Amino acid sequence: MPVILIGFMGTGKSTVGRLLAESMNQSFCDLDELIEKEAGMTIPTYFDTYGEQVFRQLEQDLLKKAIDEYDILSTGGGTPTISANQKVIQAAMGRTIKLDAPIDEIRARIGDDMNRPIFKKLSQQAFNELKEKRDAIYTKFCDVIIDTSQKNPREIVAEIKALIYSNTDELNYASL
Ligand SMILES: Nc1ncnc2c1ncn2[C@@H]1O[C@H](COP(=O)(O)OP(=O)(O)OP(=O)(O)O)[C@@H](O)[C@H]1O
Ligand SMILES: O=C(O)C1=C[C@@H](O)[C@@H](O)[C@H](O)C1
Ligand SMILES: [Mg+2]
Repeated sequence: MPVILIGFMGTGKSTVGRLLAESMNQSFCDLDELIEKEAGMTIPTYFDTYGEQVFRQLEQDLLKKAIDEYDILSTGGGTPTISANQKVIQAAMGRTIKLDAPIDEIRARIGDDMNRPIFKKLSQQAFNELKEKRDAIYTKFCDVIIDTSQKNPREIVAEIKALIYSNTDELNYASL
């Protein structure tokens, strides 16, 4: 039963997923890293070379493989917004956890890191609107939401582990 971390850019999916896997001694995959490995180039270069649509196809192809193979998966910020990916995530019957943070904290975390092509191309207002729009999708497809603001990654890992090891009813409130 995989643990799948979803959420907007900069909410900490990669950081927390890696730490969580380490602390549980489980296998870990960061979908963006898998894409970069398979493509043989960075995501910004892939976007520049092939465009977002081709990127989304590769992301979709690798999501299925990663969900089948790994215990803990950190997705990309856009992964759960594609309907084919939503079906794959739901079919995995895992624990889908949305990480969240206020937009100002996300900006502070990712700063001017231009490794995120979606962030790079959007105005401040469009970025804010994208977060709102995507948040509704993440919420619909997750079992639980973890607010990561003002918490360090280790505290978030502890929170996730407490949820995993507690009554699973709590993990289902968001999808009711
Ligand atoms: N809880 C946290 N508190 C403060 N900074 C954090 C926290 N979690 C992650 N960060 C920092 O925020 C930045 C983004 O984190 P990370 O890359 O893990 O996010 P992400 O959700 O995987 O983003 P993306 O969707 O773009 O892959 C990194 O610099 C990371 O060190
Ligand atoms: O939010 C997004 O659409 C993206 C987030 C990153 O994780 C990468 O998957 C890519 O940069 C696209
Ligand atoms: Mg990431």
